[in-house]
Amino acid sequence: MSSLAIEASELTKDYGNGRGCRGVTIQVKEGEAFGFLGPNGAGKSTFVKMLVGLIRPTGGSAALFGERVGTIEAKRLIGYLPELYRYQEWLTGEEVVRLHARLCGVKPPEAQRIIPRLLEEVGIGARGRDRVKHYSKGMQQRLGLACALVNDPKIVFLDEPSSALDPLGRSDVRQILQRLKAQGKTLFLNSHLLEDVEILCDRVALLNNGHVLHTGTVSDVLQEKTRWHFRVGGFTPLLLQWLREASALPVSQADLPVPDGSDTVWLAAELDNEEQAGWLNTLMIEQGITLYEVSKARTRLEEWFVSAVSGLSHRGERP
Ligand SMILES: Nc1ncnc2c1ncn2[C@@H]1O[C@H](COP(=O)(O)OP(=O)(O)OP(=O)(O)O)[C@@H](O)[C@H]1O
Repeated sequence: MSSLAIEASELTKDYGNGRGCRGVTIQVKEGEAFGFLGPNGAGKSTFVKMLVGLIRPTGGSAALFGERVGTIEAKRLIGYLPELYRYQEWLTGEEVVRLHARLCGVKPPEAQRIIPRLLEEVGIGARGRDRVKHYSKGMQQRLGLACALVNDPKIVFLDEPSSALDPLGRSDVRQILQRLKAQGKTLFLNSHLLEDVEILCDRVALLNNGHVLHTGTVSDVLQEKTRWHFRVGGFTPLLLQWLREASALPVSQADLPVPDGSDTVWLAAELDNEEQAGWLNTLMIEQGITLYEVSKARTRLEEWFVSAVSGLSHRGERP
């Protein structure tokens, strides 16, 4: 069996309307947690649906642990929590998981043994005998996670796993995913909750308009640029314009609090290195701008995402 959990080569889905997923090539190693990011309509769910065998690619190829996607051998390795989940509301939570266990070929005695533990793990142990129609959306999402794990999958695809959860629920799910990762499971996470991605994932890919724009480790992505803040006095909008042109750096005014009674303002810039910060300081002093405070912060994944997609002409999907 291949040690690559996912090997997608030029994987394409053309829905016939110019939308979908185009030529996506990525590799995910066994045991990795991989974050798949992109604006709404970028093609993330389409890509996952091809990998789990729910829709057929119109081009390219993909395999999970060496098994061609869509085959029963590949499907056996998968756990999947879809973005839009709906469970039989006349069944109890326990019955829904049992049904999924049967569909996955888990033997009844084994199902009997693992289902209470699974329901406990996802946080609905006490309500397992209630009907799904009495579950909140968050509980249904937790139930979906139990269904995704019932066959002890090697790779778990999670499409927005925390979308219905409150902050406490999100933190529970994050812990469950961290445990799965520690057990050596491969995780493929589609999420707009970039804080979770940052905590959980080893690598990310950024998709826009069906294409991969960027792939890298989370630490590389976060180290690409550092956000610097400068609190300055004697500042005018004209000086900001001048500073931008003279430095050729992306300086902007930042909406950060200043001390009471101070007529200072904050400037911000994403910089590649300290030399650029020094260069900005020199230019400011030359223009009579007084520098009161300088700070630098690591870029968060959220800022990286916003700056990577905000300049694109087609964001997410074509109109
Ligand atoms: N069955 C379909 N038929 C035609 N077009 C579709 C179909 N499913 C999705 N699309 C289009 O394909 C593009 C990608 O959709 P997809 O759901 O994969 O995006 P996404 O990145 O998962 O979005 P979101 O973050 O909003 O969930 C969108 O433009 C969408 O409108």
